Amino acid sequence: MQTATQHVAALESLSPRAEYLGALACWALEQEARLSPKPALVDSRGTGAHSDMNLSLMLASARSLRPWFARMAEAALAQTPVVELRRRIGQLGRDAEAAMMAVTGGINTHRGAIWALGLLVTAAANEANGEAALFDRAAQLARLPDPDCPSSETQSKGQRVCRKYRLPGAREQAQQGFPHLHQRGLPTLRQSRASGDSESVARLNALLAIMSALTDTCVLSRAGLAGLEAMQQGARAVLEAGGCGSFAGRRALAQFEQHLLSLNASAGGAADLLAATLFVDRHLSDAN
Ligand SMILES: CC(C)(COP(=O)(O)OP(=O)(O)OC[C@H]1O[C@@H](n2cnc3c(N)ncnc32)[C@H](O)[C@@H]1O)[C@@H](O)C(=O)NCCC(=O)NCCS
Ligand SMILES: Nc1ncnc2c1ncn2[C@@H]1O[C@H](COP(=O)(O)OP(=O)(O)OP(=O)(O)O)[C@@H](O)[C@H]1O
Repeated sequence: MQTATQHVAALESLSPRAEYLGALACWALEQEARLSPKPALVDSRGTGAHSDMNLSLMLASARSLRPWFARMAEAALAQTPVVELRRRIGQLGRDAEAAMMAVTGGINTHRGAIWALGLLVTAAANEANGEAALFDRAAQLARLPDPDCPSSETQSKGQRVCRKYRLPGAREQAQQGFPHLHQRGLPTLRQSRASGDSESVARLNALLAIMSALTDTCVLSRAGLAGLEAMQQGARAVLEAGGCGSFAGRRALAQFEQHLLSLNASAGGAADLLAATLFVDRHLSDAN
């Protein structure tokens, strides 16, 4: 029997490649959500620093996004001119957010992930070859203005803290070609695997590598600059102690989590970039 998503996809006659990319983005979100123990984030142990989210909500949200990512890929595969493509994925991104909010009852489970993965899915549909080309294409799309973006009176939390602390957030991360994913998440994932760590340990180390340097606006808006510093320093300390695969690293990770929880700090932006890292890693290995 067809699922509702397969039914919608069949009605729209999405190409197999668009469906594959939609499924891969959804897989990456599920893998990120289930990975445990992620410090102070929602995972299979619990709700971390959050009172309004849990794993089953994250998984329901991830599943609801699959057709939206597939539609973004389809728009790219249709060879839509780049300015028009930017407009189209901007609309799909906003529709995806509305669909997510309908599933979660108004809780923001994946706004940052829709942005990052939406751009990367679109870029992956166009760029068959190579890691650098993939990030360049995603950055190019992120830098283009979205002509239909509604001018909102109220600033988002991300915009408010970026302005207050003069630090870059989710927009800049994408416009610069995802440096924390490209230069930290992916290399750490690969090095950790190569050194014999299990897949979960490699993914946790990749998350910590991202946390050690990201200006995560979720942390900034919940816990200010002190929270951001605690996140970056604590993540570095776990990696310096030997990473999540070592006894000392595990002990440092437990302390790090307690510190983040005491500050109510949750690194949602870093979690989004881990999902994006898993998407890119799998996409590139499937392409080879
Ligand atoms: C750019 C977005 C993320 C809005 O950013 P803004 O900083 O204003 O928003 P907000 O505070 O609500 O959320 C940002 C989210 O990004 C994530 N995040 C936080 N910091 C970072 C960071 N440094 N790097 C990456 N992601 C981050 C977090 O999950 C956070 O919740 C996005 O929602 C948007 O503008 N979408 C418009 C639709 C669109 O153009 N889509 C295009 C293709 S999908
Ligand atoms: N496993 C995870 N746990 C928590 N957040 C995550 C996880 N994975 C991704 N995120 C990201 O974190 C963001 C949610 O963070 P946060 O709860 O700070 O959002 P908010 O709605 O802006 O703030 P608040 O809940 O304080 O009102 C989402 O946009 C999502 O993309």
